[in-house]
Amino acid sequence: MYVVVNAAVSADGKLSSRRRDQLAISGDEDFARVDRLRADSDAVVVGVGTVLADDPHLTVKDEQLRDRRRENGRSANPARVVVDSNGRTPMDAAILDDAATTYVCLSENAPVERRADLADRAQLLTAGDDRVDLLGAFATLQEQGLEQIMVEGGGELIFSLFEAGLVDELRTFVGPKIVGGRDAPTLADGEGFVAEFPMLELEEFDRLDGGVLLTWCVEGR
Ligand SMILES: NC(=O)c1ccc[n+]([C@@H]2O[C@H](COP(=O)([O-])OP(=O)(O)OC[C@H]3O[C@@H](n4cnc5c(N)ncnc54)[C@H](O)[C@@H]3O)[C@@H](O)[C@H]2O)c1
Ligand SMILES: Nc1nc(=O)c(N)c(NC[C@H](O)[C@H](O)[C@H](O)COP(=O)(O)O)[nH]1
Repeated sequence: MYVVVNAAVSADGKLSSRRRDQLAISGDEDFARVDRLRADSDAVVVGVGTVLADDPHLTVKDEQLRDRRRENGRSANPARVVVDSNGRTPMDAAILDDAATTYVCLSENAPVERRADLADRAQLLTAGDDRVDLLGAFATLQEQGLEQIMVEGGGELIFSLFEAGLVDELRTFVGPKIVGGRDAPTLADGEGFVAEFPMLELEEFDRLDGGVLLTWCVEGR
């Protein structure tokens, strides 16, 4: 399995504003790059915080890219995965439509009635007692044949993936905007590291959309 985390941050490192609603940091070029990365992936993963804030669809937008996937014997869209300990994904969430297979990763503690509702629209998998155990969940995804994984946020999930040692590569678009706000989500939130910080090696940098795309590999992977 190979895990790429992709995110767009403001020049001051925020994923969105303190209102936590969707904020366009990327421009057209970066969104087109994200679309190509989705098309190259077997699954696109988000945390339920992102589903609740942004209601993303997580499908490939460019018809030619979807056609190319079909020509290669793949589904038009990659699978969608939401990490959702307590089954908070709303039934009308865009990721629960029939455009692609959707996996909802729950913890043992997810309410039974939420499981029953979600099971109508998604494949459920369970890992962890109170919180999704990411190592367990990702191992199950791999057993399902999902090898090339793209993560599209948010900050809580990205931190936990680094903490679990699951990230191979980080692609960060840094856009030309200051967002500010001590409570605004950043690329890696959670508890934060105080020692044994994951270290990165810069592989590439490219100018686009008035900002810069940084491609980092995680040291030791
Ligand atoms: N700019 C970007 O590229 C980008 C991308 C995605 C999201 N966002 C923004 O990020 C914000 C949402 O991020 P967030 O941090 O609130 O939510 P998130 O998407 O990281 O989801 C976090 C939630 O996932 C669940 N979870 C289950 N197991 C977990 C585990 N082991 N570790 C961590 N979480 C686990 C928990 O319910 C937790 O609250 C929104 O404001 C959204 O607009 C921005
Ligand atoms: N690459 C990127 N640049 C941004 O400026 C931004 N705000 C996001 N945010 C990720 C977020 O989850 C978006 O909501 C999905 O990228 C929407 O995906 P859809 O079009 O619904 O498939 N992602």
